[in-house]
Amino acid sequence: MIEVKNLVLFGKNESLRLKIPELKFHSPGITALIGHNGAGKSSLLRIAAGIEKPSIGEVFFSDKEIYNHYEEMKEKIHLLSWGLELYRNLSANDHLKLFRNVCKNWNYSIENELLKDLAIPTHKKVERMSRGEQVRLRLLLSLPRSPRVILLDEVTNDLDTDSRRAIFKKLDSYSFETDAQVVVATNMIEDIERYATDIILLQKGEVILQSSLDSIKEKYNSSFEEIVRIYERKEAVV
Ligand SMILES: Nc1ncnc2c1ncn2[C@@H]1O[C@H](COP(=O)(O)OP(=O)(O)OP(=O)(O)O)[C@@H](O)[C@H]1O
Repeated sequence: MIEVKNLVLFGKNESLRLKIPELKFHSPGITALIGHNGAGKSSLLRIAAGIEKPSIGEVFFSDKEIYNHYEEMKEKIHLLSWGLELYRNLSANDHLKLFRNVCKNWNYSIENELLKDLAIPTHKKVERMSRGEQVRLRLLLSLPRSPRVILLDEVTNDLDTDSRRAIFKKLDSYSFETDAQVVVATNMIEDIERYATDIILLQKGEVILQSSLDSIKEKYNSSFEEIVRIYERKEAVV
């Protein structure tokens, strides 16, 4: 489980990018990380993936500090973001050959299942793939390595409904079957309502709400969009 302790991240001129005294991501299920542009979603995911160092504090995975154990953690924690680490002039088949060779415990049955369910063109070069196909390929290169945490940084936002549904369904079943954590930075209300089990709402670098989706909806008996507005107004008043 990812756990944040006393995290502070400064930006330029000592501006505050993140200030999170304590946060635990829950699993299984999909956690939606939401907040306006600049709220700190990408920064938090980059720190959770071990590719950015907190200014103060630490982030742990299974009680091990992530940034200083990056080599070990990068196998367990996968960050999917734009600039998707794909080779433009290689096809899905070329990528698979490379990854199968390099990864010790490649899971062929997950690979076959994904090839069947995600309809990824196997011979087309990445540079000719749509964004949806590229995200699905990235998933195909991730799940057979059995990650314990998958972080998606807004990669699903501009995909069509079918692509998003295929990706979220796969992430949801992978999470429940393996107890892996899935955290998705997104502002797509439709996806959050349909697929998320938990939400974390960030505002100006701080967590202003963490809850299961069901309990927060029960508490307010209102649409999720309205609940977010209530919390954002509350913080603005304080
Ligand atoms: N590499 C960086 N160095 C310094 N400041 C940064 C860096 N990356 C982002 N920031 C700043 O940190 C703050 C949080 O940005 P971040 O990209 O994490 O937010 P976000 O919620 O992901 O926003 P968006 O939805 O626009 O991607 C912003 O004020 C941004 O300008």
